[in-house]
Amino acid sequence: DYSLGSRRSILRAVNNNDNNGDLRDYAVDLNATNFDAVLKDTPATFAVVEFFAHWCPACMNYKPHYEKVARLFNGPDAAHPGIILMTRVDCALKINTNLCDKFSVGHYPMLFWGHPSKFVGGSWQPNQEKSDILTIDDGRTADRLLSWINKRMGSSFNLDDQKFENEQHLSSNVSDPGQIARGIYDVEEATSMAFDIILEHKMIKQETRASLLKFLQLLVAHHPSKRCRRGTAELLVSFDELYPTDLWPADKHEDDTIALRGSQICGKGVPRGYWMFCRGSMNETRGFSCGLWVLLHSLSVRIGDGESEFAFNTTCEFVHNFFICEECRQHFYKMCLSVKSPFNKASEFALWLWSAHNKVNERLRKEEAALGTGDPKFPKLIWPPKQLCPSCYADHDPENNRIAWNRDDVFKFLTSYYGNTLSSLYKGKNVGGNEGIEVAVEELIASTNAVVVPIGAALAIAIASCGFGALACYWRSLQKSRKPRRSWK
Ligand SMILES: Cc1cc2nc3c(=O)[nH]c(=O)nc-3n(C[C@H](O)[C@H](O)[C@H](O)COP(=O)(O)OP(=O)(O)OC[C@H]3O[C@@H](n4cnc5c(N)ncnc54)[C@H](O)[C@@H]3O)c2cc1C
Repeated sequence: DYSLGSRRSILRAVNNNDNNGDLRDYAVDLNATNFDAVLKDTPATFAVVEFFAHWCPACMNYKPHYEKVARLFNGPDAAHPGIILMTRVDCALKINTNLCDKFSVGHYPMLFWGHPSKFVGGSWQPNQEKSDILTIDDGRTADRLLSWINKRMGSSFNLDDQKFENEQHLSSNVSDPGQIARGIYDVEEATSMAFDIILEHKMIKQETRASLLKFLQLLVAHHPSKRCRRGTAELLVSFDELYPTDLWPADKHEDDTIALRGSQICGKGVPRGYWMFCRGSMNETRGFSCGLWVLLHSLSVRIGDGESEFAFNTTCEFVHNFFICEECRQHFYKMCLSVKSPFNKASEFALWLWSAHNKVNERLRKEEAALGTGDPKFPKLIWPPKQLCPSCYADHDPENNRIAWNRDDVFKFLTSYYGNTLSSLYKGKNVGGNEGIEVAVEELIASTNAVVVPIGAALAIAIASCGFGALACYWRSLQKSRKPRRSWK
């Protein structure tokens, strides 16, 4: 379970750390039962698979070299997360014999490179003319392995890279619509973190319970990730038992097991501890708040006309009750209250959200310019920029910064960007539809510190992700003084 997984990770971290430095295992151990599922599920663009045998002395000597490279790419503290998944398979285990045979493993260690999906159900033969999977022929030391990778990718990763340094690989090309495809992982991350924060801060109270239930309903029906839909549905089904109306407030939440059951809302491997589309080029920028915007936009383009008013109210209430950035929720609340007539069409709500987000962007653009707090690689802009959607602009007077929007085209663009494009990388189905395998994957992920972070760490990331300056981000303690909740209409 989650707490066990976290404890195991901590124990492993303690046990594996000696005074000689960081000897944690970063590479993900794969075996025949989880190989396909993990490689299918990873957000990474490339994978390295090391086939080895635990008894082989050369492999033991090689392990620190491989780990030195793996720590750059795997896990929440990685300098370059989500790009390459570094894995290993122990061919000395009987269970892996067929798998190792399929890849014609003739010596140990043997390293392969490819897109993760190419390994799924894949194989490799020595004399194959064309293969999507390559052998890494020169990876004998950490330096040489990283040089091989750099040559292959045209990158300049360095063994000394630390988190948030050397971010030149980070693409902030706003005119590339394909970037949002990586946002699917951030939508899962943001959903899971939002619920961790809600539980950690004991935010489910008599007066907020109904708004959480409504938001859960919205997620069950329209979350772009199937595993988040399933997780929220499970939480919704047991909600009355987990948070009964007659047991308030704190004593119920002191029970860890109850709180933790809700936190795996998008599966045990999430939150992963890093961001893909929403990754900033420095610490304390982007992250959670970016992920939350992407989630809200992705919901807004998935609802039907008849749900538009419900979605609007639910979103307003959710931000008001559960977004722990005081300045954000107050500004958003004001924008919600300024809406005078009910929404009748899905497009009206999606366009309202888009316009509200642009108002925030406009305000923050000035603040960030004055205070120098913005992420230099991701400056705030009125969105979508012309390069992303030329037809959205009916008229543009850059001198006075006035834009006449073609709202029909903006809605079409939002629908395609946060609809199909966002979901295009999504691999939400089980491999072979096998629940058993999925459970094994979740167990594996929970038991390796390569991809999972405990609640405390998730919270630290949430705090670090309040990328709008410490002063702007008040925590829940300040909300004691807030006005009583109002209904929106
Ligand atoms: C509801 C809410 C209210 C907030 N209010 C405040 C506030 O009052 N003060 C404050 O300091 N911070 C506020 N924030 C945080 C702030 O808006 C940013 O999320 C944060 O600064 C990170 O910015 P970012 O560069 O990652 O882009 P974000 O603004 O987070 O946007 C994420 C992504 O959404 C896309 N996008 C940008 N604009 C739009 C748009 N108009 N419509 C659709 N998609 C768009 C872009 O691809 C962008 O990269 C708020 C966040 C949320 C979720």
